[in-house]
Amino acid sequence: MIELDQVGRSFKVKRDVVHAVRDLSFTVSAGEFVGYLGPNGAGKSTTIKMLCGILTPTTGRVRVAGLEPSRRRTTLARRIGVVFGQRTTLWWDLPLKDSFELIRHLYRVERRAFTARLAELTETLDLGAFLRTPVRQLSLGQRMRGDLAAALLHAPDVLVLDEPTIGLDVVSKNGIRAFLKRLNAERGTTVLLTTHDLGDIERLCRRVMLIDHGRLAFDGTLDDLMATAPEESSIEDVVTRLYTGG
Ligand SMILES: Nc1ncnc2c1ncn2[C@@H]1O[C@H](COP(=O)(O)OP(=O)(O)OP(=O)(O)O)[C@@H](O)[C@H]1O
Repeated sequence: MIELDQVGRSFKVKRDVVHAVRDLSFTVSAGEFVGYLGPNGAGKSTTIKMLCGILTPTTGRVRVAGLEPSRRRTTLARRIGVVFGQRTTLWWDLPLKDSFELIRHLYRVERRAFTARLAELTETLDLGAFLRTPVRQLSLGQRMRGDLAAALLHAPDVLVLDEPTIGLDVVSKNGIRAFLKRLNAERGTTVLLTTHDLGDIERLCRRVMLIDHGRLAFDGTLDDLMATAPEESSIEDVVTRLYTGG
């Protein structure tokens, strides 16, 4: 479903070149739920932007759902959903429901399918109480649930999440985690999750990929990851060791 083959992406900054991603290769199969970890500046967002076609790789090859994202962005948009936790894709001054209606038009979702999907998402994400509230008046937790619904209205095969639980209280986080778990288990949606919250990883991801300085530093199951450290280590200990090269 997601394939990266020797992908690199660099940026020119004045006279310097920043290598955000280097020689990155991995495959995520349909139905997997994969955590994508790495310290600040490791190259996670750059990878995600290449997956949705916002950025073109400098070298190598990216495929999502068999498509080259930077060339087939519009076609790919129908197959992929993306949530950037730090930025909303909703219309700030519009009621949530109107944002969804605009998205229906943008993605050309057929009316009947849209109504059924929205009813299901309203129930599972508990949106009913604030569907008519302008997005700017929503709490962060409500807005994040709205953003998740917006990313899923067109029933994508792949969901890419960049810090979807950032700033949320423990109850909101658990609600979103339960929703994502069900989405993956029941609909088979492939999920790539970037987060600094290791609780998200522990509760959701069987497989973890860790990127550091733009390179893949670990790719395996959560159990394999834990086995890289002495017994009794917490996931925080394990990840700290990997981030600090210990
Ligand atoms: N548009 C850009 N121009 C120049 N440098 C960039 C650009 N985008 C990213 N970078 C650099 O590329 C590197 C990787 O950044 P990226 O945002 O992918 O990291 P990240 O793993 O998502 O970090 P964080 O966890 O802090 O969000 C950093 O050194 C960053 O400064």
